Amino acid sequence: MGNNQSEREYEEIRLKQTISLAEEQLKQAKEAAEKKKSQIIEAKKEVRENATHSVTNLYTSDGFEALVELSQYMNPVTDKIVDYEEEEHRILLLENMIKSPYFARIDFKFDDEEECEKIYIGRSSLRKNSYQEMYVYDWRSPIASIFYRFMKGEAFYDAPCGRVTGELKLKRQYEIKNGVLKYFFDTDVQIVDEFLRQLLSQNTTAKMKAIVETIQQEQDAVIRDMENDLLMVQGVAGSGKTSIALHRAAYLMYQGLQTKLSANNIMIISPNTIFEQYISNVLPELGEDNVISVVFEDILKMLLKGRKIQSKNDFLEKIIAPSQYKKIYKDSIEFKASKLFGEILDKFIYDIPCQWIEFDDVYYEGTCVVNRQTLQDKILGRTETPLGIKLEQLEDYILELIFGTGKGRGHKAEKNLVKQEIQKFIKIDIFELYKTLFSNESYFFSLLQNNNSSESIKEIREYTKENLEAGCIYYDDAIAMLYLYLKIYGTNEYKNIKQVVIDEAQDYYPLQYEIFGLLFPNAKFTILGDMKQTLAKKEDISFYEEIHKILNKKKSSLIVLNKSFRCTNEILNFSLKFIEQSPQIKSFNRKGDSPEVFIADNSEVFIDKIVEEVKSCQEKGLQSIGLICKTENNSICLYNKIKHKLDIQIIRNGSAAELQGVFIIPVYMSKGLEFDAVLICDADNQNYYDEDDKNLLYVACTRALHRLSLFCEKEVSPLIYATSKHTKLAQTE
Ligand SMILES: Nc1ncnc2c1ncn2[C@@H]1O[C@H](COP(=O)(O)OP(=O)(O)OP(=O)(O)O)[C@@H](O)[C@H]1O
Repeated sequence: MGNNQSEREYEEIRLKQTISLAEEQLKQAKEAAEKKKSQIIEAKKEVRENATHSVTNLYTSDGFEALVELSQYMNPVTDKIVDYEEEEHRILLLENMIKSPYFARIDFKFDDEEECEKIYIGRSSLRKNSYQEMYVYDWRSPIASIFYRFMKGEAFYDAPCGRVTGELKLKRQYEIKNGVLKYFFDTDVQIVDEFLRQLLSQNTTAKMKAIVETIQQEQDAVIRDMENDLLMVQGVAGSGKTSIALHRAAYLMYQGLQTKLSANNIMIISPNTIFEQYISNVLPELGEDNVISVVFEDILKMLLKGRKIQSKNDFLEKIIAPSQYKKIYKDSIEFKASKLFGEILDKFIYDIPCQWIEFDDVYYEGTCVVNRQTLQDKILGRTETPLGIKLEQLEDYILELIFGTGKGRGHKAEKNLVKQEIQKFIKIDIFELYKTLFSNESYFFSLLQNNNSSESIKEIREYTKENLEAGCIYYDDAIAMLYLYLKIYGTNEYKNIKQVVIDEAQDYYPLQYEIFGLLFPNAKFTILGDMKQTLAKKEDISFYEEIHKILNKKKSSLIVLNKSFRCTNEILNFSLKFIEQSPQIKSFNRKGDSPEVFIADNSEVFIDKIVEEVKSCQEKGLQSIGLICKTENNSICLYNKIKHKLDIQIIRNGSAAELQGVFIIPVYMSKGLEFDAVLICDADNQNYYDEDDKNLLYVACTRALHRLSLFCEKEVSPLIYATSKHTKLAQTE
């Protein structure tokens, strides 16, 4: 990539200047950090000396004053620690800046100026202190959006003061490694695609990477959106949804500098812990703190504490594994996590005070203090307060009637006795309550009214009743119980969350979206999914309309991404045959080997072929090789047959040491991940045969970046056979 000599010289000088400015600032930052560190040590010493006095006196002198005194010493220490941490963060940014200060430049002529301004864009900003002269602009700054959105010609960006217009004269990209300018190129020579192609041709790593240098225009629109309270993204496999989600989180933090939106106010809902592990590097790479990431299952466990709940993996295993019960499992979650069931639960909650709580007259020392009717009336009034809270307030009310107000009135032991009596009717056990609903057949169907009393619902009720009576809480029941809990008690757990990002959104059911609305009442939502990558359910574009209705946000928008960056042309075309094709889906035009299907007539040949393929991938330099099976059971079976022949790990119970090397993984755990090579190892007619299996095959195939092959013993899946146009069916060996 030859560059004009004087331009090259100019860029070399500019790079040197930038690096030396960064070095100068790094030196200052290190000195400042050292100073702050000694101040903290000094301040801590002071606290120790003075606080000893306060603490030892805590019980003898006025405790409150002692505490105030202590906090007077502690607050400055805490402030200093925060300052120090900020300085450390700055040091990290500057160290990265010295290695690679920027990746792009735009020359922009503002409409009201004569001269062009050279704007250098990097992962963070650098300004010369005294003159406030910007050496490098953060990629998230308003002006940097021009780089992502425009080619040469008229351009604009939206700044806090309004729209700024001008002309984009030059767009340049750099490759700078360890402070050395490797090359640069101007994008009007149409090299940008080639640059991205090279990038996408590389092998994947155990952790997801940042993509700031090559964010595409349509991706940038999602990352920078500040208009919508609910932003939904439907994107094909590999279109960058997860990458966008994380860059958006970084952007929101940058935007939130003024509004004090920090990593603590953003939450990512991830499909599983392996995925959490996979994405954990992106934000730190962008110089940001990691945001809080949770898996829905953890929320269930946290709020329904004390009960053993079926794990999501066990549930998925059951719902996708071939079995005679598959239908009831599917029908069950579809009903219990539906909006209709949410409405049934609402009616149930409404009926609880009248029908399902037995209020008692309260007696104290032989006198009726308050009768059951008064208690019930108190609960039926003030409809805006959640039922559980109203019941808890009843306890205070009764205690007050008996012992009066003011501290210390009433003997503690006596009070406890009365409390125990009250608890009998104010304490709600969510599990027992939920069981009640399913145990009372006529009541259950009265709530359904005309909606549905089909055979399938009857079966679901019976099945659920039996499970609950046996003390089993299946995953779908836990979802419904969480909804009940939140409607009855509410929660303040996530009140501070201002932005929620939900990835793999297609796998959540309507009731889970109701739950998200209840959990995050003050949040805006970014929801990213692919309706073709569902597990054991069917979705179409109306899915997003339903989410919109449930979350009921003022401003919302749906963005569709149709370009896949992950797979080669051949892999994407092969994968698309498993889903109803949308003609708009495109790949990033990267070429590779055609996927192959191997059919073996005995187990030995089958395993040998897989081992041969793994070795061949390794010889080609492919680093992460995923052997995908439909279920955990199939994975274990394969692992036992192959572990003596290969250095291989199995991913079970959502745990993985490193997503590098060769491993076996069930398809539902591979969601969101990617591997250099994918081997689908149970592509037979016993495993993949129905409509749901098509989606699973689509998910499994689209995990591959460079190479895909499918293996089966004996009978190949009819779904694969039907798409075998592009595959070579190897002769049985
Ligand atoms: N603009 C881009 N520049 C470089 N790489 C990109 C870009 N967009 C996406 N990629 C790469 O494409 C791959 C797929 O991205 P990502 O995992 O975010 O897609 P996805 O839509 O979440 O996929 P899926 O739904 O299949 O899990 C990743 O390797 C990512 O780094």
